[in-house]
Amino acid sequence: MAEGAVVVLRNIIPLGDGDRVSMTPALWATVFVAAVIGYRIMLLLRPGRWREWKKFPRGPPGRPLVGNWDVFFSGSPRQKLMELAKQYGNGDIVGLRMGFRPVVCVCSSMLAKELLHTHDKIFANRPRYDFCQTLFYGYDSAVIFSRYSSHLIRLRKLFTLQLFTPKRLSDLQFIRQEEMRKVISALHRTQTPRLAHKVEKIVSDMACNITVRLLQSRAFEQDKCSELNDLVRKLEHSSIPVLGDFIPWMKWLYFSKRARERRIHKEFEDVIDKMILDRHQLLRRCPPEEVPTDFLQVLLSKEGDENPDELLTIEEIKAVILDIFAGGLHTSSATVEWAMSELMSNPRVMEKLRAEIDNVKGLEDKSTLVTDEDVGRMPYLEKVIREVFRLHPVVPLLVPRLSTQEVEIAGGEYSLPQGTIAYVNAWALGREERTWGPRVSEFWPERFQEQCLDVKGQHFELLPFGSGRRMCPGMRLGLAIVHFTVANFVRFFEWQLPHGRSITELSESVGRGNSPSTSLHAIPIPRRE
Ligand code: HEM
Repeated sequence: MAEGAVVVLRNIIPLGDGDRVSMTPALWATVFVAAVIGYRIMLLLRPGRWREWKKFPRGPPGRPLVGNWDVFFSGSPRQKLMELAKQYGNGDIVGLRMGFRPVVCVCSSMLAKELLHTHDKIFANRPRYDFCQTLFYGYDSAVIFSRYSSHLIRLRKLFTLQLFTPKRLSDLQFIRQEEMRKVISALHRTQTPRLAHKVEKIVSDMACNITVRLLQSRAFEQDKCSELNDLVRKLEHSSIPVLGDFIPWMKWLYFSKRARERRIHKEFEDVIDKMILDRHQLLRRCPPEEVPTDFLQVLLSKEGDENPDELLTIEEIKAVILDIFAGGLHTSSATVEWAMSELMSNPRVMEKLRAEIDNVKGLEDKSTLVTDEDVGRMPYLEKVIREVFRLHPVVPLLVPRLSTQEVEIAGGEYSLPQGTIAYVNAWALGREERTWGPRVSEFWPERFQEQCLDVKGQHFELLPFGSGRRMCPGMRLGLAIVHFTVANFVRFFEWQLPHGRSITELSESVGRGNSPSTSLHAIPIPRRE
């Protein structure tokens, strides 16, 4: 190889007199890069590959080597991708390239259904990114970024059939109620002087307390939840792919990112280890019937399970706990923040919702909380929350999928090669005029009187929790927290903006998450003492 390279170089580069070529490190690097690029181009141009790419959805030309990397790191990828789909794919789809990998983003309900329903099995995998190995517990232990396997199916069943069953969530409703009471009392205490509160922080701390109590039956000591929330934010910021995930020889550039990820992982592991250690000590002290049958106990009972199909290693148990923190905390709090922002900018909707809540709870009853049972009797609240999810899905591009074989979609118009990374733009689905009519950007819950669409993954026009084999397994808990929190915030407080502030136009923060660009600060004025 080296001899050949020298001969080739001799013909291309004037090397001067003499027979000896001194291969400096720079020259070696050039030869190496040229060889890798040449090899990849050969692969792409193989006859089979060419056939696959001929029907690949159209998109903007990519830059050499990095492809369309800039699209995903532009201010608002969800919006950019929607515009590109309109420009190149009839509003349905856009085809891109990241490094050497084919990527598509689907922006219409018709194609979302094809990917997540018709070809769900083919798209049930996740792309393999290096941060899964360092931040999470690898590509095979946990849920969110894991490969689709029998192990993953088992873990997902654990979520839906054992941890988040309707019965368990209903039996444990008292935890949400106690935490909500604490929040209401704390907000009442801050009335003189009247202070503005950061709504997202109140809710994310409350969601953390609820989640921790669901897991281990007791709350963390003070401030620990704020620390955990900060840690989850760091985890979210680091859970992004880098060029090295698409161009393998660039991996070494990211050694400092990997080191930062390992530090974040270690901090999480310390929190989880402490929870497990405390439980082991409790098990040693107390008779088994006195140990709570909470999520942690359900998970730890799998460690020594005699049935090999149920058995989990301690690493896998920790990975599931990390998934619960990573998937559950900020999604619920960001949704509540959007709901409160929309209600405050739409006083008509706020008043109509409050009238419904007062009507269900009665005006005499001044102190009891809105419960899950009450929520079931509030159709307008349901419409308000659906409208929030339509306009502001907090995971706007869902979590990417990876195809395991070549597949044709849109009646054979497009062909996606094996190994295509597929995004579904839930944000764009909520703005499809074909579904929602011309008033797509208006916050108008009444639209759901005519549109019988819900958010549970069966209607591909509205997918805040995804759909199919990889749909969010924490949806029941997420929905319970969002409905319950919004209803009680509206019941107990009038919400005002601090003096001189206004919500003129709600805009999203840049990047791939989705929360308001300016955090909502609001003053809660008690409606009942
Ligand atoms: C409002 C609240 C929530 C929203 C909007 C939300 C949204 C999502 C979305 C869009 C996905 C990707 C689905 C797909 O690829 O099709 C997802 C996956 C996931 N969510 Fe949620 N989520 C919420 C709450 C929760 C909660 C409370 C938990 C757990 C405690 C949770 C745990 C997970 C997990 C483990 C996954 C990965 C599933 C898989 O890859 O198989 N989520 N979520």
